[in-house]
Amino acid sequence: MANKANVAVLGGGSFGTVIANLIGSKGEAVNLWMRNAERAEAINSTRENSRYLPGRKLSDSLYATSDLSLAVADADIIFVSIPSQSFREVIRQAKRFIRPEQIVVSTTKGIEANTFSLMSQILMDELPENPIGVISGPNLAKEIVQQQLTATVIASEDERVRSAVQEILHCAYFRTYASTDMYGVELGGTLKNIYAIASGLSAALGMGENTKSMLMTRSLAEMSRFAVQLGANPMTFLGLAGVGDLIVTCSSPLSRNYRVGFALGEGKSLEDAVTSLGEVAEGVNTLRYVKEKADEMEIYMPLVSGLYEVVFNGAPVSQVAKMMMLNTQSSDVEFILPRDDS
Ligand SMILES: NC(=O)C1=CN([C@@H]2O[C@H](COP(=O)(O)OP(=O)(O)OC[C@H]3O[C@@H](n4cnc5c(N)ncnc54)[C@H](O)[C@@H]3O)[C@@H](O)[C@H]2O)C=CC1
Ligand SMILES: O=C(CO)COP(=O)(O)O
Repeated sequence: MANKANVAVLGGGSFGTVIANLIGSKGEAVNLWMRNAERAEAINSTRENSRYLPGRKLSDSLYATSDLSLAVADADIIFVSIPSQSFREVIRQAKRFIRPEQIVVSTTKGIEANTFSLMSQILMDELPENPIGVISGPNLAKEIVQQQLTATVIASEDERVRSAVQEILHCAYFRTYASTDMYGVELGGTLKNIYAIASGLSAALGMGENTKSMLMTRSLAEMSRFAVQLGANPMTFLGLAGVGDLIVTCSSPLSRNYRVGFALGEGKSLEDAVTSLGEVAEGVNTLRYVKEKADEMEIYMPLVSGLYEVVFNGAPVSQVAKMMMLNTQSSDVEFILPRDDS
């Protein structure tokens, strides 16, 4: 019954539970907030999150609660692991309990509908006085809980945030690298979900390793092109939060976005693919919002456009792939040879 904790995690899904458990395993008292009181009680009595991480024993230092004020009361750091659709709503519920000196860190990889805000922008809107940061990287929750060797990135302009997060997460199986580019780190984690859907789809259709490499590399080119147009630093995409996360989510069936793509490739409807997952796949909405933004800003994103046609308009993959392959050939690395748009 320990709830005087220095760390709070908001969101009792896969990733929130895993981050809270990692910190708890270091002997730090950590509060895990979730909206469902019965689930919180079940976690405290069984030491298991049976819905999201069945069969995994959770640390005794982790205390689950549905009381938001209690969860954050003594926290120096508050991690927010709520899907992007509900992120602002939860921050608005929490903000009356949050003091300006508390560090708030998003782990969420998505975009807000209508505003095209990333989660750091929501934090800046709602908690303008708090020190904030984001973590992102190749971080499959189901591998972290198995203590597979893993690294992430903490991005913040505030050195205190970077070092506090590096210290609280550091252990024998988890390393945290630092960056000042919050927007770029978040954008990497968000955009790669789109391409993970495309990779799952191509895997289900039996496409080969050449195809997979082409897809991942051209995804990186497309992500970088988009990021530059939005004013982000594309160099960030060379790191863990860019190419690192792209590799893991485009390769692993543990990625929910990859699984949605795979299910579509097997002929399931989008609705069935998403419902059978039972967890969030941010890439579906991200695809929608990025397509809108790319159209509005006239950014060339053939993979996004093609995938959009497949996912939302039922276009046959073979037809879309053929069209892309026969499209005008262009530059490999646009920072060396700019694309000829004439
Ligand atoms: N699972 C993973 O491997 C990783 C996930 N992430 C990101 O972390 C974020 C959260 O993902 P997961 O925990 O994996 O998702 P999840 O689908 O496993 O769990 C989401 C949790 O959020 C809760 N939730 C949703 N709306 C809520 C609301 N209005 N109020 C309170 N709770 C609410 C749900 O009840 C659930 O417990 C996503 O943006 C995801 O991209 C980042 C790195 C790795
Ligand atoms: O972001 C992730 C791994 O870094 C998790 O990916 P999914 O949301 O596709 O499972």
